[in-house]
Amino acid sequence: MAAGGETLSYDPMEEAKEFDNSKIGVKGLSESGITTIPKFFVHPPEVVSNHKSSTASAGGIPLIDLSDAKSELHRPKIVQQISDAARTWGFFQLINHGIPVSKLDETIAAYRAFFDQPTEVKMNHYRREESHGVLYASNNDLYRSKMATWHDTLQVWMSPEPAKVEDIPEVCRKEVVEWEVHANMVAETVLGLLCEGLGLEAEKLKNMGYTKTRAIVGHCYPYCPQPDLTIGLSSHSDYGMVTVLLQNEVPGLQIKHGDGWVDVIPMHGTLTINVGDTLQIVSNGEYKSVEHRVLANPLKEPRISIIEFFNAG
Ligand SMILES: O=C(O)CCC(=O)C(=O)O
Ligand SMILES: [Fe+2]
Repeated sequence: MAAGGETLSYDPMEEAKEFDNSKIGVKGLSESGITTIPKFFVHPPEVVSNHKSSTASAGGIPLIDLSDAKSELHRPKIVQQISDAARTWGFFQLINHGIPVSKLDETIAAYRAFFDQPTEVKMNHYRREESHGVLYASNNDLYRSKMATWHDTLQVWMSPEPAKVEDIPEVCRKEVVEWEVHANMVAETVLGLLCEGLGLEAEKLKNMGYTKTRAIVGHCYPYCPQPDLTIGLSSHSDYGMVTVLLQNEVPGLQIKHGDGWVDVIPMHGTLTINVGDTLQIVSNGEYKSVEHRVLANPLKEPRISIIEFFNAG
């Protein structure tokens, strides 16, 4: 009876809350040397049974070179490529997007430096769901879907109520502020091309106010000792117009394509762009807002991704 009683009294939400209150984050938990993950991270078999991707057959998402985007001669071809990608995949990667590769590397390094800080330092920023300011938390799907996921997040709101610059952690403050300028520029370029792909003039989507709500979200997916039992980030589509994603070279992102999942292979120097729900709606369903997810990371090197969401409202 004692053994049965023990099982019955286990409440994953209680354990999850305790973990949350400890503020050590998933990275701290990973670094504590555990070899099995706490039960509140374990997802049902139907979620974790289809971790495999089908990249080989699908060929991967399109890679688009923007170097000639301003040339009158070459622009129509790029408009065609980018709008085909948005129609069939909802995702594409960009090279020669105008941001120096050194800037991408610096930004990733700055987020890495934030997540690499000791718990005592990071915990000063630890808080839950807020719609402005700065938020650092782990397993942030917990209170929405009652499912903990294997990553930590540092989220900085840029609008409508921007974070106070002094609230952005000092170790990555300069890079976060600078990244915003670069990511904005890419979002504007992409929206111009996507707009032309719908037969509209280049300013139309931009004028819908895609920058009204913006947040820069940095995720850290540390090593997971049982990656087949959990997930890095649950399947979802992005609300908003477009998302600009920068990642280090640790894989994990997958997108839904047909009946299967396709890996987004990280490529140094590239940015990944995806269509959000709002753009799907305003394009009358021409452009697809596609579900994506991140697998729990089986590698010792943490996966770092920096995402800027551009929303119209
Ligand atoms: O970390 C990633 O690569 C994807 C993150 C993502 O999809 C999101 O934050 O909406
Ligand atoms: Fe997403």
